[in-house]
Amino acid sequence: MKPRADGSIPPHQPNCFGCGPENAAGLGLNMHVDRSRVRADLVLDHRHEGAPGFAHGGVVASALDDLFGGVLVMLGRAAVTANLSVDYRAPALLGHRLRLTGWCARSDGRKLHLQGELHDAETLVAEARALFISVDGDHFQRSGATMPEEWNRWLAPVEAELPPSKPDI
Ligand SMILES: CCCCCCCC(=O)SCCNC(=O)CCNC(=O)[C@H](O)C(C)(C)COP(=O)(O)OP(=O)(O)OC[C@H]1O[C@@H](n2cnc3c(N)ncnc32)[C@H](O)[C@@H]1OP(=O)(O)O
Repeated sequence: MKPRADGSIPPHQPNCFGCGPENAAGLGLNMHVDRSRVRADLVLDHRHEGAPGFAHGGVVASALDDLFGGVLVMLGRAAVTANLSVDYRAPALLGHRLRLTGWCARSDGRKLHLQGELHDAETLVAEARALFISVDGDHFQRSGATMPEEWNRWLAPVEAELPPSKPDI
């Protein structure tokens, strides 16, 4: 799995909660590569409500987690979330166009240290740090479900070195 020629990132799979177009309960993220970052716009609605008019914090965390899944596609590395930490800086307002940005801060063998932000215009709504651990195909075989064909190339040997992180842009 890799970004398309136009920079857009294909869904992890059609039913992915974060980015799958066939998941009616999902967030429907459309992600794209912008230099060494992944970006996506997100408009949350009443399905995602926590406090009245505000998005549920778990939904915000889910969006950031799946955004990191887009960073993995950009990196060409299959990995899973081992740890996700979110700092909520301002309420995420329903009906607002929110902007997600994610990137790889550094990698250390199987460990990928990813960072992301959620903005509402100039307002920082949330920022996240995550540890992802590279996995191979055996990890996903445990569900017994059929793996998407395009995952085969994505599930490269976990020893493969990542290119050096690019500076912040
Ligand atoms: C890929 C699809 C799209 C992505 C969508 C968005 C991402 C997701 O939602 S993924 C779903 C949620 N995550 C999961 O289900 C993962 C569940 N956890 C696991 O399967 C395992 O714990 C896994 C694979 C993360 C690590 O297990 P394993 O491969 O045995 O590695 P393990 O030896 O325990 O850890 C490797 C290293 O990472 C470190 N590590 C592992 N977990 C953590 C943690 N939570 N915090 C800090 N360090 C950790 C270990 O200490 C170890 O470090 P070192 O090599 O220095 O000793």
